[in-house]
Amino acid sequence: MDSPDGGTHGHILAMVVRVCAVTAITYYSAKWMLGALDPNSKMRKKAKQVAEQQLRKLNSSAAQKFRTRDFNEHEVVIASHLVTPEDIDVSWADIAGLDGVIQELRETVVLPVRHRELFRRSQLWRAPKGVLLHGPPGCGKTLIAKAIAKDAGMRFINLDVAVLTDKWYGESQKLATAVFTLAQKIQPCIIFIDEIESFLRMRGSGDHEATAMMKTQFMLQWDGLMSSANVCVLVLGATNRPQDLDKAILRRMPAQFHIGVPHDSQRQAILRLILQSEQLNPSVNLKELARLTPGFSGSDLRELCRHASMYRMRLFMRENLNMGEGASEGEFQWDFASKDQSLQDSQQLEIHMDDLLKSLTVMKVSKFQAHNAFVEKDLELD
Ligand SMILES: Nc1ncnc2c1ncn2[C@@H]1O[C@H](COP(=O)(O)OP(=O)(O)OP(=O)(O)O)[C@@H](O)[C@H]1O
Repeated sequence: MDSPDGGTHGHILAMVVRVCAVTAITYYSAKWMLGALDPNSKMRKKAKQVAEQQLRKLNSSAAQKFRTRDFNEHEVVIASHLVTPEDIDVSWADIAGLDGVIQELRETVVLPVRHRELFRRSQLWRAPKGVLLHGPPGCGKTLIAKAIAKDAGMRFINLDVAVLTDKWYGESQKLATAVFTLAQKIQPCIIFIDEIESFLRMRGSGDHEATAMMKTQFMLQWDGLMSSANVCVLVLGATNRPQDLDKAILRRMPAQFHIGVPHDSQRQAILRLILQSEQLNPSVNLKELARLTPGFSGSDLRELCRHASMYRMRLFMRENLNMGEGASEGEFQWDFASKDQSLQDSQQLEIHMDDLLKSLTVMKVSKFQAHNAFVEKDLELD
């Protein structure tokens, strides 16, 4: 028979177990619900994974080893936008026609970073903490930003402004701070802000209160950077609309470079670079093509060559694979093994001057139509 004492103890024990179980279930349910309700939790998880991957890459090449726990949760979100110099796929050799600007940028920014010890001897020699690249779209600003980071061996934070405008009040300010604290931890580092005018345009009454506070925080952090002599962090901005930038921002970017629409000989150099590994027919005259393309950006020239090359490829397919009307894909497979010829060697794939001229006509028409649509839209708005 059980003693009355034994029964009471049993009851108490069962009660304690029940209370513990209910507490544990409540705790984990609440945690799960909070996680499910927080729209940022998934983003943070993903950011953490990417950041860990990036830090591993950083560790494989750097003497200093970084661990995820060295960074707070906001720095981890920013670290997911980190690019190591080894991963940057652009070097100066990929940029044509901009030798003068490149020379100046190398002397102003790259050398003081690469030879920090030497350049520390004078305050006046140090690399600027803010550099602005301005000019029309498609003329090489992003290419230049990446090539600077690669040449100077700097880590590159490609700042996605959308990440900073987090809708949870207060987070934006913490993320703005994290951009700078992370950059300092992993220096030498470039904070690259493309279309900087859309982020830091004239601060005005139109700004939401949280956005205005985030911008103020960003500026405060930037000021802190300017006053720390031994910190090797550079804010590099790119814009098509420098006139929209606040004067206070322009002051923080003392080094400014205009990357304009390429002129005749620059276009020729860009065309040569784009077509350097393509098969060209002797009819191709790059000087003439450059003469015929005033107002074209580097990006337009690339598109022009792509169209011409695709046109040639389609012609080749039609002639060799007999892909006529009603042909099904399977019937006309190109059998490399049975042909004594490879695609690479085929003269039929050579780009002709005619292909480039045809492509030019098509592009001029579509540019003209786009311009007209733009003007019509403007008139409608008036
Ligand atoms: N000087 C150049 N030399 C070689 N390629 C160029 C040059 N300028 C532009 N390009 C080509 O145009 C593409 C777009 O250039 P990029 O993104 O650097 O322009 P951007 O000035 O940053 O434009 P956006 O203001 O629209 O961001 C490049 O990927 C490259 O293919």
